[in-house]
Amino acid sequence: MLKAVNLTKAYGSHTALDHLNLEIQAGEIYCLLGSNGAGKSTTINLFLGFIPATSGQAFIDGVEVSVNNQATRDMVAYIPEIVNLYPTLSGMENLEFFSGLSGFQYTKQELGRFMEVAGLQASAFHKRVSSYSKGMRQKVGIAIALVKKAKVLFLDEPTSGLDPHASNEFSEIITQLSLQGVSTLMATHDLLIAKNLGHRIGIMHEGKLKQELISDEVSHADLTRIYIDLVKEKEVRV
Ligand SMILES: Nc1ncnc2c1ncn2[C@@H]1O[C@H](COP(=O)(O)OP(=O)(O)OP(=O)(O)O)[C@@H](O)[C@H]1O
Repeated sequence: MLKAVNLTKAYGSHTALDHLNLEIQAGEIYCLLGSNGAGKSTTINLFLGFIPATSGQAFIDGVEVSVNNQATRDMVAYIPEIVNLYPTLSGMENLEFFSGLSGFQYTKQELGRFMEVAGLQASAFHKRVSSYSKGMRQKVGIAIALVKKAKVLFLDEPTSGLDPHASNEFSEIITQLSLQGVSTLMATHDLLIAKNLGHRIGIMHEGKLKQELISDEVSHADLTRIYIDLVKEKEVRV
């Protein structure tokens, strides 16, 4: 569903992403770990077509992002740390607006059903987004992904700053979507979420994908050790 072939992004002499090769299957949840500046957001931005690659290719469901960015954007949804919504509109009005932008028309009842699946309480549907918590905004973000029938979710640090309950609820929804065949690429600093939610984990460092792990095959303690050892390489060299 997602494929990167020698995907590279350079800013002048600085290589933010260095020959990334990655494949993510339908329904797979892949978590990218890495310290600040490792290249996680760059990877997501390249798949979204927000920035052009210096070399290499990114594909979504076989379509090359740089060749047909409209087609690839139609297949995906992006949920950043803070979901960007219109604060003076209600959650429902935002959902209605974004589903219209994606070319889908739904009844209010259908939109309400998407909100429920995304985990938003019905009592919040018609409240202004300016009064929403971060977790509630993310639920609207998920509802937007549902209305556009996204095949792929890109999540950039979605659980940072969420309380444990909200973070757990978020993980459950992503797991449900994965069971329906939705692929997820998630950048996170949270090793526990990566271990518990991800099927596979990629550890990045200084623009390179250094190691890939299968979550079920690694304990949280081992993951922590492997991660720290990789990140420490930098300190030893400096
Ligand atoms: N527009 C830009 N111009 C120059 N350098 C950039 C630009 N965007 C990102 N970079 C650099 O690319 C590298 C990778 O950044 P990126 O945002 O992908 O890291 P990250 O792993 O997502 O980090 P974080 O965990 O802090 O979000 C960093 O060194 C960053 O400074």
